[in-house]
Amino acid sequence: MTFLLDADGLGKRYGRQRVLTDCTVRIPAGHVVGLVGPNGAGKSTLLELAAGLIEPSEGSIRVLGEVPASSTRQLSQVGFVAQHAPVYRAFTVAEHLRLGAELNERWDSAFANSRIEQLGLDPQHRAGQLSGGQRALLALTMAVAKRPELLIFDEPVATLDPLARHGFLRNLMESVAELGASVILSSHVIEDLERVCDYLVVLSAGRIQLADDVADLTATHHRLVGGLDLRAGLPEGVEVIEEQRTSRQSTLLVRSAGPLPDGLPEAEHPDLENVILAYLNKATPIRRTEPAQPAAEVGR
Ligand SMILES: Nc1ncnc2c1ncn2[C@@H]1O[C@H](COP(=O)(O)OP(=O)(O)OP(=O)(O)O)[C@@H](O)[C@H]1O
Repeated sequence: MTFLLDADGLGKRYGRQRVLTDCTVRIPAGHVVGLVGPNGAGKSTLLELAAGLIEPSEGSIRVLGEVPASSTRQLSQVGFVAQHAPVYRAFTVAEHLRLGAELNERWDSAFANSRIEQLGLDPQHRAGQLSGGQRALLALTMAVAKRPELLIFDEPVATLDPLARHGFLRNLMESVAELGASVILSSHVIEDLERVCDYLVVLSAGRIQLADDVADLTATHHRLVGGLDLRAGLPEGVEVIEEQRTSRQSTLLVRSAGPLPDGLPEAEHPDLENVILAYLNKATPIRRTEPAQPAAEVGR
């Protein structure tokens, strides 16, 4: 099987600073992957390693079965859009498309031109005169017109207003459906990731805390509410990801590979946001919060 990303013991150091440590993950091709983590977690570093812009300090990384940027063929298979959707501010939209055609063997001019027209971008406008949302869409068009098998975006919607974010993500999904491409996309906005991603990677403190299919994630995580002895009574195979306690009760977010054993006081399936937050808290337990609601209402 070809993996869109296959990292084994991957590590990256900048001088003495260890940014990524022992990252091992295998993501099958065909997914739209969301990469989430706090500021400074190492998301951009991981994406730059995947795009072949930097090299690992330890371990290995393969993208679509090959070392990133190891050949012109591998480079043409990957479209990378760095943070803040970089474009050449002094170049017009039309000049961007000409540059794309010059630099990319598989450049699809017809697709690029029709996309620019659909988006209502004036080919004679300089990129520096476009709004942030329009620049992001131009960068998206440039990446997609390469006809890559994998698109990598580093926080593509970070600077956009909600409407522009929506428009960008809709365009992205349309392009992906047309290309049949895989995507890796980092974002801090969990709602956006929920909308478009079917695979999730949580990165925190330079380590991969979680990497799984979204459907599996929501099926295998459970929220339990019970007495203070709840945790001690859990059977083998049920892993506690997060625990919140009041003076009278315990609320657990647990993962169970199989069906949850009978008799456990399940409150509800947590939504994706709660699962992500539990893994982030587990990795960097800055604070232990007590539920804001009265104890009797927790889990309703
Ligand atoms: N070229 C570099 N030289 C030195 N340190 C770097 C370099 N690039 C990143 N770092 C450091 O690596 C750490 C991780 O940075 P990175 O940009 O990968 O995190 P991130 O998860 O993308 O953060 P954010 O969400 O804020 O964009 C930071 O402490 C950063 O200062």
